[in-house]
Amino acid sequence: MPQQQQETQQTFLGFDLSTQKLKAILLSPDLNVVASAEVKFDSDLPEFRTTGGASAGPNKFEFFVQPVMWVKAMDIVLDRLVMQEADLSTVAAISGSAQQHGSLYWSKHGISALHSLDPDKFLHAQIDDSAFVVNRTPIWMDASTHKQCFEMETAIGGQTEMVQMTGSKCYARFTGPQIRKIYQQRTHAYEDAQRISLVSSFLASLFLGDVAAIDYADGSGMNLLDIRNKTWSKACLNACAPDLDERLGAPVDGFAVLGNVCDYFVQRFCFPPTCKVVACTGDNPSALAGMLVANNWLSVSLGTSDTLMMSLEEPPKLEEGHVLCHPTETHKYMGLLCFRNGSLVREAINKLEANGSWETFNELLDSTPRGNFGNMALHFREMEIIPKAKGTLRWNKEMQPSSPDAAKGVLKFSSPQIEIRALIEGQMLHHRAIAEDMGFHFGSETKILATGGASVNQSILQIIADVFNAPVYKQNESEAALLGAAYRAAYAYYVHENGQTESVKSYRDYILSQKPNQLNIACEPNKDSETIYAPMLQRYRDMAYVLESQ
Ligand SMILES: Nc1ncnc2c1ncn2[C@@H]1O[C@H](COP(=O)(O)OP(=O)(O)O)[C@@H](O)[C@H]1O
Ligand SMILES: O=C(CO)[C@@H](O)[C@H](O)COP(=O)(O)O
Repeated sequence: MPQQQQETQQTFLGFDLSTQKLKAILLSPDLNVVASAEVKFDSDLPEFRTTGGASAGPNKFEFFVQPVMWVKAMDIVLDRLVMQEADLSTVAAISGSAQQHGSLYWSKHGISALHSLDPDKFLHAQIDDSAFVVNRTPIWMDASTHKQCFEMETAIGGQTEMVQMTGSKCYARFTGPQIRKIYQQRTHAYEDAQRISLVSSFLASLFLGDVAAIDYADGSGMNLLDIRNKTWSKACLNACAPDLDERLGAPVDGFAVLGNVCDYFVQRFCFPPTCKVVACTGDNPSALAGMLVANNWLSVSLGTSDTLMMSLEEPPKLEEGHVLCHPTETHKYMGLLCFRNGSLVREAINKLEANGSWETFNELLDSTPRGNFGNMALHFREMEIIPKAKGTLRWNKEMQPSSPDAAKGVLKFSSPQIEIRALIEGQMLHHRAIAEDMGFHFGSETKILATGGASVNQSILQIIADVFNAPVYKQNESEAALLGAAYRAAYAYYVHENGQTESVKSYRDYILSQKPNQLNIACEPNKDSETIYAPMLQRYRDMAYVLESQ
């Protein structure tokens, strides 16, 4: 076949297995979207009875998913791609992104099922409950491991040592403390677990037909990886659970080609047998990869969680927040802040105050002035990550830290529009205050790039622009994590085909040489925004202090 014809037929497939959905995107050789599909867990797979993609566990702060739900979603999303006439015989490489921190515990039977997938059957008929020794697998929303966090930090010499080694102090949702909890509370299951995957490496495993390696960036969300040497830290492994390194396997670079797609996909979906499976990564690192922005940008993802991301030359010493290995630049790092009470809280208030209509929600939001007449609210419905606080607090303009009712605040504001503005301004002031505490300075050069489900909401973006006093941009596609997955597949394939020579372009240069990154301005901050919001940052701190002390 002439080379040009062969090249025009090479497409790249990306997946994003995030909290609420499994999404897929097929990109043409010049990286434009050819087909896309998604499966929403709550509505497409009601038999798993999830709310917002997860279920609450029997004990306080526990959240889980049945892994077979994700397998079933993969069966459906592939069928949906085929129904759109996506030609999967052209896929040169696949990669994926997934919600971070969740862990899956493979049984012996599960691994042999992976090795011998029968193309006549659905995946979920083969990778079923018996493929895992833990059927209610903990995900990032789980905040039940404070005891294990304390034990791990103590064992390696303290919180500072943990930050220095892994980029984060121990967080309850991080995989290391979660594995330790399984080891302590379900010792037999831990002993029977042949391998442990992150959600991202589980995704790669399905395509590989074998347990896939964990990549450095997502591995940084475990409190187990030495982020400078990019190896598992022996001290952290020992502090977590016995014989853990053999269960995790060696971590790999995010552009690692793990192998060819397994025969199941060749037979059932006509993938070429040479199709490469590239390491999958976490959804936040993948979003940074999909955004392709320079250092002075703050990336904001409004998915189920709200996250802030930035590229870092060196890992700063942080008390809070996370430093991860950079997903696309070998010697760099990424900073990450994750806020638990994001879209699900906005959705709940939308239901209460605007009958679930985003249009009404925005009309109400836009009908109130910046600063909301001094009314402000914090809605930490679930235990927030930073600060570790739970509860709802509403303050009107009279309320001061010394007020007799400051701890209780007011029960309700006088109108839906005030409620809605108080929620969104409170959320964004919270995010800005924590980012500043982490050392991020918002100057005249700062620009924000927004992505994720809620980034389609112009009124919310305007409040972000005003609170951060920076212009907010969007890409043409609103799902940077998904885009990043397919871009990473394309780049890894390019490097694989061209060898690691000096003439090989960097990730960013390669992707931009194929397709310009179109950034569209969504909102400019209003001129008076800093005068209004700078004093409200202190008010946020006073309110957060009240919730933290309760
Ligand atoms: N118009 C909108 N305004 C605000 N939020 C929205 C809007 N449309 C969708 N969302 C929010 O987007 C969230 C899902 O975002 P998404 O990025 O798909 O999540 P995830 O990747 O975590 O599964 C939903 O919880 C929903 O509240
Ligand atoms: O815990 C984190 C990051 O540390 C979360 O951001 C998860 O990675 C879930 O992502 P979304 O589904 O909200 O995008």
